[in-house]
Amino acid sequence: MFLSLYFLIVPVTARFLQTAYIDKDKIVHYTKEAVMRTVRLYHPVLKQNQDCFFVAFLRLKTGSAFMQGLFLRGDTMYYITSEASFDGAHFLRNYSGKCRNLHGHHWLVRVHMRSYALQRDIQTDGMLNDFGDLKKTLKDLCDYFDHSLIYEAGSLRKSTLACLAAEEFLLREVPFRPTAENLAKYFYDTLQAKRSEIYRVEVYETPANCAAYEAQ
Ligand SMILES: Nc1nc2c(c(=O)[nH]1)N=C([C@H](O)[C@H](O)COP(=O)(O)OP(=O)(O)OP(=O)(O)O)CN2
Repeated sequence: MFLSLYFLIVPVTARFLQTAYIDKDKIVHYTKEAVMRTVRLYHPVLKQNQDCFFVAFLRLKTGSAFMQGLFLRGDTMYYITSEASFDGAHFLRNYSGKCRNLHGHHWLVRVHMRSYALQRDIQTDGMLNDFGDLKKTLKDLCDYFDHSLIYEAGSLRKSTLACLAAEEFLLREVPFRPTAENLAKYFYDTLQAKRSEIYRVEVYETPANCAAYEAQ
């Protein structure tokens, strides 16, 4: 009873003190200071050397922004953005207009991340996510499409695909009509599975035309 009260009171109070952090494995740690401030608040006679006990038990796995928000919500958040681009051709099946023709774009993909807390690793201390790491993850995905023909599954005859393949053209089939909106969702879903702090992806077909997909 006494212990369960602690496990309820300490995280809730630490949340309001906003002195917790999340490590690279998405585990929330309540800092020694936060825990001890809370412990002293509720049990002023506890000695300093007992803090390890509480710190060890106050580790919560937080894979989602929801969990982070639940335990770390404050007035402020950190945001970072990174972008990469690729050249790719596409066409819109059943579109009445010039975009039904095979044509190319210099696609720009911009990724946004947010978090209530920063990392505390030696390498990534003070970072939401290492720019280098985010840049590489995004570049790998852009490279997959670079200088390819992005086409919707079923939108080209088998014989056409065979001819294009025989010419050794790079073909990238997608299970959706390759609009900027659908590509933004594709990039979001693929990247979000790797980095849960990603909440928005923008895809520019041209410098003037942009579609975005965002978590609500
Ligand atoms: N909401 C969307 N509308 C359109 C998309 C799309 O992905 N989402 N895509 C297209 C075509 O792919 C087309 O290439 C882009 O449209 P458009 O503005 O006509 O192209 P340009 O900017 O190159 O136009 P110019 O006037 O030739 O400069 C259509 N719509």
